[in-house]
Amino acid sequence: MAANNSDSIQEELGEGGVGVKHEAEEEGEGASSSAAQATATTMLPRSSSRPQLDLSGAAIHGTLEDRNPTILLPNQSDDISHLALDIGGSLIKLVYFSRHAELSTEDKRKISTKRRLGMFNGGRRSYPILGGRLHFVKFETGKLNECLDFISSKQLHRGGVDSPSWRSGAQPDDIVIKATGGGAYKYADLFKERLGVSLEKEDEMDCLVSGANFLLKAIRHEAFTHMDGHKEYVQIDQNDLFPFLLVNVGSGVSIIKVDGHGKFQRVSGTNVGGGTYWGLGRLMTKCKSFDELLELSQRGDNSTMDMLVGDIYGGLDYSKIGLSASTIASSFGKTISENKELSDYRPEDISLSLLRMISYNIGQISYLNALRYGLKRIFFGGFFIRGHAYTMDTISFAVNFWSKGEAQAMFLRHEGFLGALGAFMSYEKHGLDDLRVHHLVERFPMGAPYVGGKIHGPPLGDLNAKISWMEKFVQKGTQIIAPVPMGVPATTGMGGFERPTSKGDILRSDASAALNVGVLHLVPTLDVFPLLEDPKTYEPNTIDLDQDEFKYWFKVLSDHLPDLVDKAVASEGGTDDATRRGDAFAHAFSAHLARLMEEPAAYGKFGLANLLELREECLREFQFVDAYISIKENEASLAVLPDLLMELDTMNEEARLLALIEGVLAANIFDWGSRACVELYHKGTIIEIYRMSRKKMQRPWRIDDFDMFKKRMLIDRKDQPYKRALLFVDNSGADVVLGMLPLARELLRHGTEVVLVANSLPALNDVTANELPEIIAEASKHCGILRKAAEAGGLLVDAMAGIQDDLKDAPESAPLMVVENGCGSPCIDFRQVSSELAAAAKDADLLILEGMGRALHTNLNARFKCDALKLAMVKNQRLAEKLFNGNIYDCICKFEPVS
Ligand SMILES: Nc1ncnc2c1ncn2[C@@H]1O[C@H](COP(=O)(O)OP(=O)(O)O)[C@@H](O)[C@H]1O
Ligand SMILES: CC(C)(COP(=O)(O)O)[C@@H](O)C(=O)NCCC(=O)O
Ligand SMILES: [Mn+2]
Repeated sequence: MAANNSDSIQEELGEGGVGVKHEAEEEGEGASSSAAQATATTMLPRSSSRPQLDLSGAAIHGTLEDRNPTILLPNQSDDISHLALDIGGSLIKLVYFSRHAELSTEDKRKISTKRRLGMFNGGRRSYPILGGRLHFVKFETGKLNECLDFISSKQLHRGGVDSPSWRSGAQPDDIVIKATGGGAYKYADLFKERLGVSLEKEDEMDCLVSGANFLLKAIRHEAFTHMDGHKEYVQIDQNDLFPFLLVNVGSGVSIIKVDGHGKFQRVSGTNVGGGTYWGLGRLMTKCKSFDELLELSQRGDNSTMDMLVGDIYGGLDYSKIGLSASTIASSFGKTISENKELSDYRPEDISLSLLRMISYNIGQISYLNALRYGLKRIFFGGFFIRGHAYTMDTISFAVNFWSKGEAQAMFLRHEGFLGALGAFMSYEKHGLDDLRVHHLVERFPMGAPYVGGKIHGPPLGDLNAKISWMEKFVQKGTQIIAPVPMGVPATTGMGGFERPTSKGDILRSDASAALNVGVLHLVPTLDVFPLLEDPKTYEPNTIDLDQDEFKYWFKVLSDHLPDLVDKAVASEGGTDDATRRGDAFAHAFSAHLARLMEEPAAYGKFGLANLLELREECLREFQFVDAYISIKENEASLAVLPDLLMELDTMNEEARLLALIEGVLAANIFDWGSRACVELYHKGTIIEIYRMSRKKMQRPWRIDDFDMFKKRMLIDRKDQPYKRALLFVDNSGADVVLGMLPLARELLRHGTEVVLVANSLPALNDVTANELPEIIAEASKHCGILRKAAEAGGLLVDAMAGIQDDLKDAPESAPLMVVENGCGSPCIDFRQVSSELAAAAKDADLLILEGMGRALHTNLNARFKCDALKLAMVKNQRLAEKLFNGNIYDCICKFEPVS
């Protein structure tokens, strides 16, 4: 049985430690180490992209400190636009690209590490460090002026207000924007007149197909099924994608058989589409908006309008041909026989009858075309779908019913943006073709311009405007996230089948629906971690975030929020501005949580890793660079490191290895993401807690593979030590300084190269790659092994001076290096890591993953191509029970050797 030290930890601190203040507080200052402070000013860019710009002769105007320095590219032609349009009969869809031109912040550490990892000589592609994002916005075609104002206010036709002004010299007359849809013809003159730009027309079907193909290739959770109210994302195998039927339900409906990239045929269509529903609906109900009409349908009863089989057969089924009494025999058929006016019918009932009539019809025609060509998969796009559960269920039901389960209806998250995306893809040098799934990161910022036309997103980069927008959003918030009561449609069914059982669900206004489609960050520097045993079956999240699990995390994260906001505001000096940003952050994150609570799959297949990352991204959105900067505690831990190292050096190899692993587990208690641990911190100083945590270590741990690891290290590999170990570090302070660094030192002693892998961006109190060199430099003052290794790894400032020469001399020690992992989250998804980490992995034969985020919530079940050691203290009771049938403060030492 594994020992349980949970009670004893609480008891120990509860007694001895009560009233003892946190060291940082005693000192009366934020205890922010200078290493931590460095991060605040030199945040690494998360995203970079590969726009194919001609960088020759580039000159920077402005200083390196500028976040967006102006870059003049004299040789860059103007043929890369930032905007493409799809101007349809009902809606205008915009896809635009924003570059956040930040010059490479490659410091000496990075350059040196890359040289060591062979990244400059290895023929790897290297990309200009220009962050790029794709944004999706829509307007009503009837409000074209709003769209023109939007383009103009953001200067999208000239490259965007947030972009470097490389096109500042370009005259609007030179600018050509790709556009598709009928409006590209109809409104060409208006665009010329108002914006001075020419629209270059692209074929609408071409665009729909290339947009759909790109999404199905590049976005992991793009397609989903929707049956009986249940949404399920479908993993599309690229080798088994074609042929399929694409049904775009816009104002009218296009039905296209797609056989490959650029290979397609428009096989059919129907004039009964989204325009029909909205047009007839508006006339018959006096609704002012499409959403209002859709919302009405949710409270409708179509039996008052539709003629049912039972109405004709005197309440009986027509069982011989399989029609029940409640089947719709004729949509709106009842209205002929009654002496009633339109005003005698409920608008709710009219809307539901219409919606069902049109959705079933589309489903049926689609099925017939699928049958005609022997296709099994039908993807539905277009904004008629509107992410509306009932519409999707109805279409799915029709396809399923008529095909007897042979054909499958699937929907696309970017539903109405296929054409606009395709138009964007038609620019010759967009570079999107080369992107793979792992290069795209979708984010869901609150302040992003949202689909619709009433409130526009603020110009990008203008935080103040974004917060004002948020404040408006919050005012509307109660309506946005409150469920619309949904009546059960009493009688339904059509043309030979019963109604779908789903009752539909909440319809959100455009403002919140926009959160379903995020901003796509194009990050060509991300790679799949090469040591994953099988990237295809790899799933980062250990526990599925189902409704029940999400409920739990909703509470945990909501409870954490006030404390986090306090920390965040304090980290930015506690100013009024910081307070306002803190409020905006809290509202934004709460809105995300509320949205996910309603529909856990709203943003694609979402795991705990995504949820925890969303919180960090949301902080960044409101420009909190490092909310936990003041409690990173590196200095206090560095002060006791020399004593610890001395103590370790008195031990024999075996005892030392155990003490080191114990040390890592004990020090993993310093986790500001765990409520239980934060409570502990009030009861003792960092050193007291560390000592107590170590003292309580009792083996066997809940998972205890230490003996196997020891044998591997000290016996099997005595004469052939590991060549390179990647140590994925977790928290700042004692965790990294007293836990992982001493373990790294031991490996170095064995002659193993050590690469410390740390976050690219802050997350909770996790240490970042930027902070590590300074921590190591400080530790090196007290330890020759670390110093030599750090010098050999190019980490020390002294060694930096001779950076050109340092590879020439044979190193006296195996090197200690630092690489960033490409993440800004407490977890790690090995499908998307930095290229630096991927390069470091090539020669690695040992991985050590530390902490709950990286070794338990994610990757507990991940299999690698080399030996892997997973170390963590479980600081959450529920997780301990769920995963290990254990208790809070249990320790996990899971060793998975290959062969
Ligand atoms: N806010 C909205 N305003 C108008 N129509 C909407 C809205 N949201 C969804 N729709 C539906 O989407 C249809 C237009 O879909 P879309 O794919 O944009 O086609 P099109 O290119 O023909 O405009 C409309 O006819 C209507 O049924
Ligand atoms: C956010 C964390 C994954 C960070 O853990 P770490 O990786 O630092 O060990 C962890 O603190 C956590 O799971 N917290 C859950 C919330 C709580 O227990 O209060
Ligand atoms: Mn952590």
